[in-house]
Amino acid sequence: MSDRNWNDGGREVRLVDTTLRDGSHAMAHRFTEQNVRDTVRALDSAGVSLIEVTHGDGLGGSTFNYGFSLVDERTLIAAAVEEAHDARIAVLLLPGLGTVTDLRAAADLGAGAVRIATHCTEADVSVQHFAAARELGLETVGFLMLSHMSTPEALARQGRIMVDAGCQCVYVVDSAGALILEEAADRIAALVAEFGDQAEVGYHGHQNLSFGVANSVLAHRAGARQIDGSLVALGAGAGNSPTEVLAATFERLGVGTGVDKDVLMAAAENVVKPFITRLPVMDRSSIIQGFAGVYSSFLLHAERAEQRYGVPAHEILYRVGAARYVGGQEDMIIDIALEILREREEAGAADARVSADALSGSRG
Ligand SMILES: CC[C@H](O)CC(=O)C(=O)O
Ligand SMILES: [Mn+2]
Repeated sequence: MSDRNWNDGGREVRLVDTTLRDGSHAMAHRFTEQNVRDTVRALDSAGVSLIEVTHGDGLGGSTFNYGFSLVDERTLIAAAVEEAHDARIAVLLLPGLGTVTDLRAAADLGAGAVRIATHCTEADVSVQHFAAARELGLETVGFLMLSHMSTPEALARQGRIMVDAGCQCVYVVDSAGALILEEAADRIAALVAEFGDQAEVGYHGHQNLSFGVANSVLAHRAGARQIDGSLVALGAGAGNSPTEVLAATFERLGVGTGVDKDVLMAAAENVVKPFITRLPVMDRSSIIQGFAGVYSSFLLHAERAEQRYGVPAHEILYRVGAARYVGGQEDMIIDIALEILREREEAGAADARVSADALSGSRG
């Protein structure tokens, strides 16, 4: 029997909103307390039952490597809990960055769920965190990040580790927005087959190749019960599947989500859009992220490296994809920028030598 501990209220699929967590990447972690209060109030009134609020990289993510938060995440979590009447507030935790102590503090503030994220081949690092979360009485979700890097079978084996550790719903997380249609559906189907009714399966998409919503529909058809979105797509890379579009699409398909699409569209337009500092777009850099399989949250890091070293972000991201970097290797983006710079200087020096030789030959 599944030990799901959320009330589905007759929903066929649960839309989970991550505007205030994945969107933190796109906002360079600059959410204000007012942004959080207004967004949670709007999502809650639209009937969204799980709202994620944390630094983009999860509890403890406010660091030099990932970027400092404008407002302490505990203040933001407490504000979100205060505003949510029906919804549950979830936090993200990446083992090694966030600790069990951080998790206890979030639970004390009133968070009711934790989403524990690991690289898709490293579920074993989450075991103690799931145990702690269950002891705290939290709803538990597992995030297998960069899922495109694993086969469906390998992903199912990793999901099994999470479920055995106490995870109630395992997500196929398309961190790079790289999965195309059946590549997403096959991964969902493998997890559904592995867990039976022992746990649910979820899908988290990014729009880098524009498949977030289409993949979500196929994920639901393959058995996913929880689907992530962000208002106005606010999220890393080209953003997430827009929550308001997911709501409208599932309604058109006659799939019950329990949310009010009109309230969500108003929230996207009137609450979230006005505070967005950088709208998520499918531009050269984010398309390359989807194409080359790059962690979406690397986008701003690559753009900063472009500004600092004068090396185009999309070129950096291409190489990040070829090197198969995973989350936590943000600082190595600078190594790649310096490598490209060095190659350019060497090529420039070689060109200068050729010209000088040609000149002296013609005088010769
Ligand atoms: C750094 C955590 C990451 O943003 C989690 C996530 O949403 C993803 O991998 O897509
Ligand atoms: Mn994401």
